[in-house]
Parts: sequence; C-alpha cells; structure tokens
Amino acid sequence: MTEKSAKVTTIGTFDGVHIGHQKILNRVVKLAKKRGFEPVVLTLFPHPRMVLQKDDSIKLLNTIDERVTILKSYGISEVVVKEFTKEFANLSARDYVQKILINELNTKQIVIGYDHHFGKNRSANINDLRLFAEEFKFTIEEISAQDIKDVTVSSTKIRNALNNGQVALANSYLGYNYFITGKVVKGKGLGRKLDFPTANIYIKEIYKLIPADGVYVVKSSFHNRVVYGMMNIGSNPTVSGKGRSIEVNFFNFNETIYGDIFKVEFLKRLRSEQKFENINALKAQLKKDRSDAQDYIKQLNE
Ligand SMILES: Cc1cc2nc3c(=O)[nH]c(=O)nc-3n(C[C@H](O)[C@H](O)[C@H](O)COP(=O)(O)O)c2cc1C
Ligand SMILES: Nc1ncnc2c1ncn2[C@@H]1O[C@H](COP(=O)(O)OP(=O)(O)O)[C@@H](O)[C@H]1O
Repeated sequence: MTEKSAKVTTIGTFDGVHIGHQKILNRVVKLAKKRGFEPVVLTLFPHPRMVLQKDDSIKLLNTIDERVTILKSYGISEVVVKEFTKEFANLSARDYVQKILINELNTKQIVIGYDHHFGKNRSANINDLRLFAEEFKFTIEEISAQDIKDVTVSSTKIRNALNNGQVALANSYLGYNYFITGKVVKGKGLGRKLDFPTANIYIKEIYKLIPADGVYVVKSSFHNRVVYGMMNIGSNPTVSGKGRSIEVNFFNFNETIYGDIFKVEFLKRLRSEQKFENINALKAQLKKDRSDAQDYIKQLNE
C-alpha cells in the first residue's frame, strides 16, 4: 500500500461556509501549500442533533452535497464526510484522534478553534489535543478567542436573516448568494394561463432551509447562460393553493425544463405573498413584480 499523503486538517460543521469559516479555510490552504501537504476538511453529517435528539425540525443552510462543493471552491482538496452515528458519538477522544485523524487521514497539522470539543460527550478539549499531538506527532494551529470574536457572523445569524426574508443581509454574511438546488416538477398548470409560466422547484432534502415566504429576485443558469427571474415561496392563497411551493418565472426564457435540476440564487426580496381579489389583480401585481425585478437587475449589471 502506498503511503497516504500528509494533511493539514480542520474539523467542523461549517454550515453555510460563511465569511468566518472562509478565514479558517484560507489559513488551512495557506499552511498546506507552505508545507506541501493537502488541505482537508473533516465534517460530520447528519447534524448531531438530527441523530441524538432525533430532531427533524433542524434546518441547515447547505445540503451535504452543497457543503462539499462550496468547501472545495475555497481550495480544500478533500472533504471527508463522516457519518455521525450513535457509534461515532461513542468514540473516545483518543480513538477518534488515532483512528480517524491519524490512521485514516495521516494528519500532520490540525487547525482548530480554542473552544473545540470532541470525543464522547464532547469531553476532550484543545489541552487534550495537545497531549495527543505529542504522542501522534502532529502540530496544532489554534484559532484564538480574539480571532473568533473578530468574526461577528454565525450560521445562526444567517438562518435568522433568511427566516425573516433578509436575503441581502444573509448574502453579505455568506460571501456568496444564498441558493437552493432542486428539480423542476409539475405544478397546477395555471402559470401559463396567467402568461407567467412558473417552474416549480422540488427540494428533496427536508433539512434545507427555505427563506421566508414571499417574492424574490433570483438568478440561475441554463446551459451556461445566466438567467434571471422572480420567485414566489408560499401557499398561493389567491388560487387557494395548499402546502408550500417554490416557483420561478424566468425572464426572456421559453423552454420546457421538467425534470431538470436548477441551482437558484437569491438576490433581493421584493414583497410578502398576498391574497388578491381575483386572478386579474394577481396578474397585474406579477407585471409590477417583473418590472421591479428587471429594474433591480439592470442596476446590478451597470
Ligand atoms: C413572482 C411571483 C409572485 C407571486 N405572488 C403571489 C401572491 O402574492 N399571491 C398568490 O396567491 N400567488 C402568487 N404567485 C403564485 C401564482 O398564484 C402561481 O404562479 C400560480 O398559481 C401558478 O401555479 P402553478 O405553477 O402551480 O401552475 C406568485 C407567483 C410568482 C411567480
Ligand atoms: N419563462 C419560463 N419560466 C419558467 N418556466 C417556464 C418558462 N417558459 C416555459 N416554462 C416551462 O413551463 C413550466 C411551467 O408552466 P406552468 O403553466 O406554470 O405549469 P406547472 O406549474 O403546472 O408546471 C415550467 O416547468 C417550464 O417547463
């Protein structure tokens, strides 16, 4: 068997991979380059709360596939996703370090926050890690309390912003536009009658956070061409819709896209969802929404 390449490893959930996380990733990438090692992230999935408290109300900013893609886009060469099971939660701190960080990954340097806890019941801390570092011959780069305090963003703040519809604020914390990824499915077939066909987006991951109900300016791409549009999230009260749907009317676009996968980015919130007197009133509002959205896009591209 060939020797595994040496790694600089950081560990965490990194939900959202926001600008605070990006600082840590940059440090990992830089250190790895300096020492000729590979920059690696070890991340756990599902979220411990989903497993230990069987909490399926928990919402995350990224699906696990999105998390891996975004982490790699910041220069991480390998993302190791460890399935968080009850057995995993029961690993002693020592077994976790020896089996996973050393034997599996060949970690030579760990980049970690001063307040990181690990192992069964999260009982071990950075001081324990220092003892393991001597035994297993790796070094530790600690991210200090001050460095962590300097970053005022958090995954929780971003979740709160999105739950309030504040997508522009969320985007400023994320350092990229918040997005969803889903498949185009059949809707009620009313959109085309309104002259506003809408692609209904189905997201299979129930733990993905969907921003607050309302109307948003969005951006996507189709065969490498940028397409803009307007999205409604809600229950379509005017046409007595049931359940929550996510639908986009793309501008200057006329394609049948059922079954296609779309990544859709949120740019700006336009308004709340409303119940209109009748279909004509809804249609008039949709015309105004399109005009507002296009004004915004024009200004964006100036
Ligand atoms: C940008 C946009 C805004 C919308 N706003 C509302 C709204 O405020 N109230 C409402 O009842 N429906 C709203 N709708 C949803 C329409 O009622 C919906 O597109 C129509 O019912 C077609 O549904 P279908 O795609 O399932 O056929 C909106 C749709 C879009 C694309
Ligand atoms: N500009 C457009 N924006 C969104 N979807 C479009 C557009 N032009 C054509 N389509 C197609 O029309 C479908 C939506 O039509 P619609 O009448 O709203 O029916 P349904 O909601 O039942 O699918 C989309 O899934 C897509 O395949």
